[in-house]
Amino acid sequence: MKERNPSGESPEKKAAGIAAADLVKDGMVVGLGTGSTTAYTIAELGRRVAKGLDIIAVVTSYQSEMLAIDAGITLTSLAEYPELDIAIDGADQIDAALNVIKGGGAAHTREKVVSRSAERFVIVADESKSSEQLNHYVPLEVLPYAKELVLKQVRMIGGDPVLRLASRKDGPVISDNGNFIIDASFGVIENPVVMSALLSQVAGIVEHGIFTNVDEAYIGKKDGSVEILRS
Ligand SMILES: O=C[C@H](O)[C@H](O)[C@H](O)COP(=O)(O)O
Repeated sequence: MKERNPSGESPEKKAAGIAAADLVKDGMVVGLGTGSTTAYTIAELGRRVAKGLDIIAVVTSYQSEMLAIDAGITLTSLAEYPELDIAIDGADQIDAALNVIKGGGAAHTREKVVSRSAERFVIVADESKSSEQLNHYVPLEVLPYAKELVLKQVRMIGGDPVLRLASRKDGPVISDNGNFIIDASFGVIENPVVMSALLSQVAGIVEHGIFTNVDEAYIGKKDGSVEILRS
């Protein structure tokens, strides 16, 4: 499994993350995603807030909460603002139809709630995330109590599930919601909508990492340009 390196500088991620900040206007309520690419968006929004941009934001994780506080962005909650103007978030893989897989940082449950609460859902990513079809493992947030049942059910629908283990803690990764993460490989996912529906029926899965509700994707390229794709 590929190691995550959230602190490594990436010009492609930076270009995409900063370009998407242009979509955020005065008066908006903004959903802030999680991960190394969204971190550039949050930092850029912080710079614009310091210059007078008037926004409030809802976070998707402890990571984005810490980054937003550091950036000086005023935070609110979905309880106070259940309808967001825009959500901007990263992705682990994006297919040609803008279906995405998320959750490499175990944040996909809150990210899905925030994305579905937003009028416009925008992905920011570097070009290495693009793929004609989805074949990345699908992160599953799972109730610890249901681990064995979920492993069995995922195998029954053709998946190869692996419990995600922590790297600087003994034992499993625990999500921001107190749950386990199981990474399930299915090879090429021919129909992401069908796979999404199948996984939603598995008892014990709190949420899976397939998102089929992306409106736009900002893809940062090695030459510093940003390609904007719309669904
Ligand atoms: O759980 C984490 C999120 O879904 C991230 O948005 C996703 O893993 C992409 O992260 P990054 O921008 O660091 O590649």
